[in-house]
Amino acid sequence: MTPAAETLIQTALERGALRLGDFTLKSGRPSPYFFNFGALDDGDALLQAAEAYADLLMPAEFDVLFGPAYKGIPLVAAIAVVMARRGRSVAYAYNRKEAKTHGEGGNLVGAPVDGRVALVDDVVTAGTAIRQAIDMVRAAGGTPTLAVVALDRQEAGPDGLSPLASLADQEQIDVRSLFTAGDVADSVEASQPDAASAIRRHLGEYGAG
Ligand SMILES: O=P(O)(O)OC[C@H]1O[C@H](OP(=O)(O)OP(=O)(O)O)[C@H](O)[C@@H]1O
Ligand SMILES: O=C(O)c1cc(=O)[nH]c(=O)[nH]1
Repeated sequence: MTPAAETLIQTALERGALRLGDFTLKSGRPSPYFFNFGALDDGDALLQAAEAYADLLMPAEFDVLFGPAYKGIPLVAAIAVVMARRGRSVAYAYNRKEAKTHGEGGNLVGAPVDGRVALVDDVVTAGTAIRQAIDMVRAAGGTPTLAVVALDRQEAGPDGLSPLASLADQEQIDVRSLFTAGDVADSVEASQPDAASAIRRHLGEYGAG
């Protein structure tokens, strides 16, 4: 974990973007914690997140940044700004969840999604969102080469494997996370040991192993 990612976990806990409790995930799984990127809802918090992603993305080879709706949209814009401030201006794009039928139409917004595409999203659980984003990029003519998420929940996808490991194996896409479920458990160990144990139990039940 980079220092920026460690700071981001602390900020997410303080801002209520990383919450401990009882939640239900998109996949239908119960979870003792939840990462809501939307609660990093001011300039300072968004900048901190974008800086942490930019640390991984600055040296990577790609032509376009793609952020899937909805959480990927502010993320991709903020990362592009941070990268430009660091001297690398990259094209960026995102999708609409519902296609627009007037004006410019379509469901992609921003730069043409072609060449080597780096995907950014907030969290991966079963990998559904990231796989849909890969399909969108390919359908638009781009080649997904890299995917970066803040949180890898280290859970199994439908095939029982880690979605990020499957993507790396099957699609030859380089995948990275800023932090993992294990890092979250470590971060709350001292202050909330019961929550840390609950996260580890959850990993024991749903983890990719
Ligand atoms: O790996 P998965 O099982 O797909 O779960 C993770 C995805 O779920 C959430 O998005 P959601 O689809 O709820 O959309 P949102 O960005 O509009 O909140 C989250 O932002 C990830 O994109
Ligand atoms: O799996 C999900 O639906 C999910 C998990 C999580 O921690 N955060 C999120 O936005 N979605």
